[in-house]
Amino acid sequence: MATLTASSNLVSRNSHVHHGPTTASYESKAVAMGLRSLKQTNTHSGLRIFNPVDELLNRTPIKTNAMQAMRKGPQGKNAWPKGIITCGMTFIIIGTEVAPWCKTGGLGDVLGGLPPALAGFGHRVMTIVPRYDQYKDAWDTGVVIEVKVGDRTEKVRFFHCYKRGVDRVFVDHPWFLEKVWGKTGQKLYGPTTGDDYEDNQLRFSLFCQAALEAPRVLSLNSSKYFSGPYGEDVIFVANDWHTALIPCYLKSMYQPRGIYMNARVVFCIHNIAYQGRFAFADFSLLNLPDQFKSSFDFIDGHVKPVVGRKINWLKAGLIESWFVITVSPNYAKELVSGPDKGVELDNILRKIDDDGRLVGIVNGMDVQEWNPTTDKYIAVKYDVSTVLEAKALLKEALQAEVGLPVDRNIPLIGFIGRLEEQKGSDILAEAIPQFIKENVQLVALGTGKKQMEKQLQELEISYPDKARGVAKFNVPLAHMIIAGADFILVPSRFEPCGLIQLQAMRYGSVPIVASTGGLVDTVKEGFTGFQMGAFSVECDAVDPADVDAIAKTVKRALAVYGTPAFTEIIKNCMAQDLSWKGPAKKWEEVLLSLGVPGSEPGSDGEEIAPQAKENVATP
Ligand SMILES: Nc1ncnc2c1ncn2[C@@H]1O[C@H](COP(=O)(O)OP(=O)(O)O[C@H]2O[C@H](CO)[C@@H](O)[C@H](O)[C@H]2O)[C@@H](O)[C@H]1O
Ligand SMILES: OC[C@H]1O[C@H](O[C@H]2[C@H](O)[C@@H](O)[C@@H](O[C@H]3[C@H](O)[C@@H](O)[C@@H](O)O[C@@H]3CO)O[C@@H]2CO)[C@H](O)[C@@H](O)[C@@H]1O
Repeated sequence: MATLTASSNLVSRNSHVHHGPTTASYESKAVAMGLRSLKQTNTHSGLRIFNPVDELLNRTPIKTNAMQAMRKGPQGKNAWPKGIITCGMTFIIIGTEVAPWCKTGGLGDVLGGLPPALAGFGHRVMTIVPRYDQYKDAWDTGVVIEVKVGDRTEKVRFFHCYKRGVDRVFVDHPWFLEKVWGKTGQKLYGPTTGDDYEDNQLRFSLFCQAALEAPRVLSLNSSKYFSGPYGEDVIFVANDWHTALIPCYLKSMYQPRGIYMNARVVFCIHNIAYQGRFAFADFSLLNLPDQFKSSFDFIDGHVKPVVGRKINWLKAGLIESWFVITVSPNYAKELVSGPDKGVELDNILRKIDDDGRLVGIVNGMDVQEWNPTTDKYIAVKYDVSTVLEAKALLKEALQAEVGLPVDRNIPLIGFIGRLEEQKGSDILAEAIPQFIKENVQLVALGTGKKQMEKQLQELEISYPDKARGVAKFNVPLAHMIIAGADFILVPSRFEPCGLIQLQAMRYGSVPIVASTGGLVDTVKEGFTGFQMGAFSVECDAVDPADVDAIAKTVKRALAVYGTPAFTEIIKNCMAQDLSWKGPAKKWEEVLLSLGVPGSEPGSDGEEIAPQAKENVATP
């Protein structure tokens, strides 16, 4: 893996620009800007953008001059308040989920929590996600652009709010809002788990193009430290397959026209299991020149959704980006280990790794949302000095909530997760008979595949006094389980990082985890939890050895319950700093290494106004 001090010569290895017949393939208009009614042609780039902000961009080098001047005091010293703003890198973080607005799982948590930590170091940070719902705190900027998708031209609006030092931008188009009416996280990608919307490629192509325009067309004045458009010297952080077109469009639509020449794209893999594989002929939908075809070209043996040669969005995103980050060091190693764990992109990732452009950084967690001293979903607040008494009460509250016998002396195991093969709820279901006769209760919460939801709901029938399964996406209950359980079980077949075990440890609930991905990096056997060994990654079957491993380790953990050693483990868990601060520093180091103008490390500042609920109308 690359060390975090990777030198900037790494950048040049992938900094080629595709030249090709792309002029006709792209048109973008910014209309109804709300700034001025004036429409002008951007003759500088040859790109047909009708946009007063562009005019400004062409005349004034955005950010750097003004910001450098502001930053340096008369003696060249930092003139900005220490610990708040000391530098001026600009990050545009793009993805399909952001907590708390829209989330089906951990991707949303990362886009929610990492950006405020980066902003806390003094950087200017924007996130861009689709607008799936009428979020009450995000306002219409009045900025509208037109984007070519397939053979259609679509109008896209931008909504915005400013929270915890971050510009939160939402891309508004009926392809998002009309499909996901209501605050459900489950319909972001398809009508039900496992079924994708047929037009997902068009949806995410539109989203990526809109995201690339946002730094140029939105004039944001959210804080006193930064103003105007973000401009062109930015680093885009693309997350998972939905954003894989970002580096491709950057190279095909902008850089050949002299725009975003210093911009770079870092690609973050949250889960390599989702790659965006589609029929090969669908390449024509993407509005990309033929030179890019080879980056997408992929042969797989899987029949779903189409047989044979395909395009693979993730493959292209990895190849075309300047650097690849994944969400734990151990997962980075697993990804290059072979086709099973690298899910047939191991060869691509090995090459990227050999070039020194792959690194694993363990996720942080949102320590504001998950804080046992202030958590609004739990009746008793606590810290490490009161954890034992508080957890007994919170366990009783949880038992009452789900209808289990209320008894603080029965050790309680919790499970929370998306119900996909990844999370191993099917392995757990087979292991339960082997340990449920012990003095133990189990509460499981999750949504996903119908068959797995059914398995969860049937627990109550099979073990009325012992187990409950709740097939819902229920944030308050998730907090009650994390706080009230003694143990949190994470029996994942694979787990890029995992946030459940971090949440558990912060609340003094001891994790029992499969030895995979980030679970290896974050849970230390006998010190902060229990390791079960690695499970088979074969998703179509349950390996009896894995069932045994769960039962054996659960019994081993139950034997420690209530002993001084158990109290010690709880204290070790709670003593850790699991916040985004440390991981964000490592992210910053990678982003700085790309050599984008203005790259300077930030201060060790805390989040800007962490409790603030700023909401800024723009532009
Ligand atoms: N039914 C339910 N009700 C309420 N809340 C629920 C819930 N089910 C899950 N959650 C919440 O969703 C999040 C799940 O995050 P994880 O990181 O554990 O898994 P996920 O696989 O979604 O994320 C992927 O991306 C993240 C981020 O990089 C990686 O950590 C991970 O390994 C990777 O698989 C947690 O905040 C959890 O509390
Ligand atoms: O935050 C939770 C996860 O969210 C993302 O995963 C989604 C994925 O990117 C989507 O493509 C879709 O996955 C479906 C897949 O496309 C389909 O072929 C079938 O296998 O079913 C899948 C599940 O419906 O939904 C996923 C969320 O459920 C993100 O990419 C992950 O990193 C996050 O873990």
